[in-house]
Amino acid sequence: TDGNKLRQFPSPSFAGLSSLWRIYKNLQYKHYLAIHEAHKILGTHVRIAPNHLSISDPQALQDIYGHGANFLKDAWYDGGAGEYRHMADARVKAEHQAKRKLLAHVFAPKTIANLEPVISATVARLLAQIEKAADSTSSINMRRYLNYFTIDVFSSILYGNSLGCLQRGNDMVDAETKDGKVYTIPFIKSLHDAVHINTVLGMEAPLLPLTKRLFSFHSHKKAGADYDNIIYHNTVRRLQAANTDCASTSDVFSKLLTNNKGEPLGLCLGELLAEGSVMMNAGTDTTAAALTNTIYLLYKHPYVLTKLRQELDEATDNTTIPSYDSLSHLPYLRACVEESLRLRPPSSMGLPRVVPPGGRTIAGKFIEEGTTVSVPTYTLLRDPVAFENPDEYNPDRWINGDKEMMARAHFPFSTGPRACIGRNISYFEQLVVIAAVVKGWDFEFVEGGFELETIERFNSNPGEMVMWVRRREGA
Ligand code: HEM
Repeated sequence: TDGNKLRQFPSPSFAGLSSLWRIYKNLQYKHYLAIHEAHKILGTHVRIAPNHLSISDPQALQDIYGHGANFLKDAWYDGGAGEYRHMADARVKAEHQAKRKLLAHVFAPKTIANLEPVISATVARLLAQIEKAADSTSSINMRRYLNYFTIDVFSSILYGNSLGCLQRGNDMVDAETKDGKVYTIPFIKSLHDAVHINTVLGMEAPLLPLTKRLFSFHSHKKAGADYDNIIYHNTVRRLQAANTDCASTSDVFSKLLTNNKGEPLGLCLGELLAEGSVMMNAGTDTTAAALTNTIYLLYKHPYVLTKLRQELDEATDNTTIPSYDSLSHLPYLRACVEESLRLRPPSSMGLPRVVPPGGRTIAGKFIEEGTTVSVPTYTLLRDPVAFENPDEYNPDRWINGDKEMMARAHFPFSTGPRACIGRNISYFEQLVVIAAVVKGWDFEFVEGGFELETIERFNSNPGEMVMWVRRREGA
């Protein structure tokens, strides 16, 4: 094809010849690391597939993702797209804007204060399970329980009905086929398997019409159907509730049914399913990773933990679940969370965009139209110029460091018109959970010298994290 235009740029191994290099790295769950190593050796502009340039430079963030840049999402997003597009995989600008406008106000900082009761009640259920583990001196897999937490929170926010994972202590939830057969299936594995195969197949997007059919019998595609059936079940139930008038009018789903004047929006079932699907995905998996990573880093760094506890003990009273208001202005708590998002970004993979007609200069180099470009999130978040000793977990850098310089390279939620719509909710969840857990509980990794694994499918999912827990002395 026209891949020759990228010949001037260096590439690792055979990446310039075939996307099989990326696909292979992704199948090993370590795509982000392979790209990171490549940038270390080859510099800022690296060709990671025949028509894909990865650019690790703060300027490239604005050039590619910034407001006004007008780079559209790449065909990679077709890999996971169903019959109807949702907010995250809509590639046409006008279509995306219409979807985003529908929900933007729901996720604004002002409105999310309304979510406090749901979030607090779910934190209480999380703490009850931690307490149970402490009392019975059994270990607890915090990675799983933090994921149950985000699933319960988001199903409550979206459907007005918690999927109840925390109370059951598992993620077995109801799914439903289009002909009404209800069955039970694990939420997390269904989502992870589906995301992984879609990520891989999207990396050779021109072949999607073929590979989507070829792999339709693959177990991971079946998992995708299970995940869709979970969404279908909850959507149908929620619609039934709407018809009998006993539904909540404050959940996010209600905002997809009517506008603020109560007039129907007329979305069809396929569109309701698509938006529910992306929210139960993006709204649960990333925040679960962020929470797990932060708990891991805090209990790995006793000095940081002690300092955070000092701040929390001074600023909050002895209620078990601190209010968001009492936490939102605490600089060190926020720094601990920010530094975790930097060091172990839940979304590490460069997000692919297409260079618009006419070509563009990106971070000082002219790139021809039609080229796929991305900024490697993991790599830029470890930029040694922006972040001194970038491999260190050092929350203090967010207090004493060069904030302006760091802000130019810090983008765990992406940036510009396609940046994360859920970041305020996510910070809300993270601050309250981290504060409540750290205040009350001492943890110890069951395995000596434990290192938390990163398993990158699309998101960077943390591996299992099994811990002993005791009530904190004096708490
Ligand atoms: C720590 C937690 C989170 C991280 C690190 C994160 C990260 C991201 C990133 C990097 C993007 C850009 C994706 C792309 O360009 O393809 C994104 C988009 C998105 N996120 Fe999040 N996210 C988080 C939490 C959430 C939550 C709680 C929600 C719940 C609603 C959410 C919903 C979305 C949606 C709908 C988009 C697509 C936005 C658009 O294209 O307009 N995310 N997120």
